[in-house]
Amino acid sequence: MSKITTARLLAMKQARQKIAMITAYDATFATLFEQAGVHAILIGDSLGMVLQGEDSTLKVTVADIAYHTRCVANGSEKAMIVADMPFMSYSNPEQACTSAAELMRAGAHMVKLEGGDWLTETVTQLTRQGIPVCGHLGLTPQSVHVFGGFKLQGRDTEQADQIKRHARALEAAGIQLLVLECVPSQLATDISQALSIPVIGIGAGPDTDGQVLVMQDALGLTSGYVPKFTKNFLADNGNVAAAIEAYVAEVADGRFPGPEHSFN
Ligand SMILES: Nc1nc(=O)c2c([nH]1)NC[C@@H]1CN(c3ccc(C(=O)N[C@@H](CCC(=O)O)C(=O)O)cc3)CN21
Ligand SMILES: CC(C)C(=O)C(=O)O
Ligand SMILES: [Mg+2]
Repeated sequence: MSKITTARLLAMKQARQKIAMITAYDATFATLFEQAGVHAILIGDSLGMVLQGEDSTLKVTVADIAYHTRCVANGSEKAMIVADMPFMSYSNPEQACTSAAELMRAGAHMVKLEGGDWLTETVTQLTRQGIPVCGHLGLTPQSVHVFGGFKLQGRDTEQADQIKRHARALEAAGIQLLVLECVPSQLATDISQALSIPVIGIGAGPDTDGQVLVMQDALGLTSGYVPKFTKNFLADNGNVAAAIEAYVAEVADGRFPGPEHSFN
């Protein structure tokens, strides 16, 4: 398979082929995951929790993400590599450009930002400088202390409409991909249909253009509380490669996520 570009992901949405994304933080897993067929690899700031053992993503730095992006990029030939911009590394357009530059130099193809229409100027600046941007709406874990926990977002009509408005504003500003986390399935369906760009869901039901999972959750390695939207693909699949092939296949044919992984 040739290199996966933003144009390819857009073509997949248009052809109703589901996009499978997963986090990875090192070369070994990056190689294995793309050989298993994942289209995009996210160097998530979830690494603050799953690698560093913190109880939120807030302590993660640009240097942390850059280090793991370099590790992933060295193990990857074809997947789209998306790097999370950490908490407070994009508080204005100039800081965002400096932070994103470090991640692109580390090997990212795209950077991901959490937040809504207040980021439109930042998205425009990054895009103008040649940096593709992925948005992230719904449960944005960097705002955990505003939300008062990792909670479902967009439950009432007013909140849902606000998320829709943010999604449209970010698309108009130039994002080429959007992650929607922990929102009711119907809201995710509406946004996926309303936008031309691909929407990748996590805890957002079956109708988005693709899915993303934290690799430790997909392999059943996460201890303590595991979010409802995750599934252990290793349990029935013998080895890591087969588990991730099953994840890609179940995303492709719509078996994952099921109602037990989604919010009404
Ligand atoms: N291992 C892991 N998996 C993740 O998906 C993940 C991380 N870490 N770290 C960064 C963020 C934090 N995330 C989380 C963490 C917890 C919930 C959670 O407990 N959700 C409840 C929803 C509760 C409600 O109904 O409001 C759930 O039951 O899934 C959701 C997202 C997603 N990200
Ligand atoms: C859960 C995904 C979307 C993420 O942002 C991360 O892994 O940090
Ligand atoms: Mg993240």
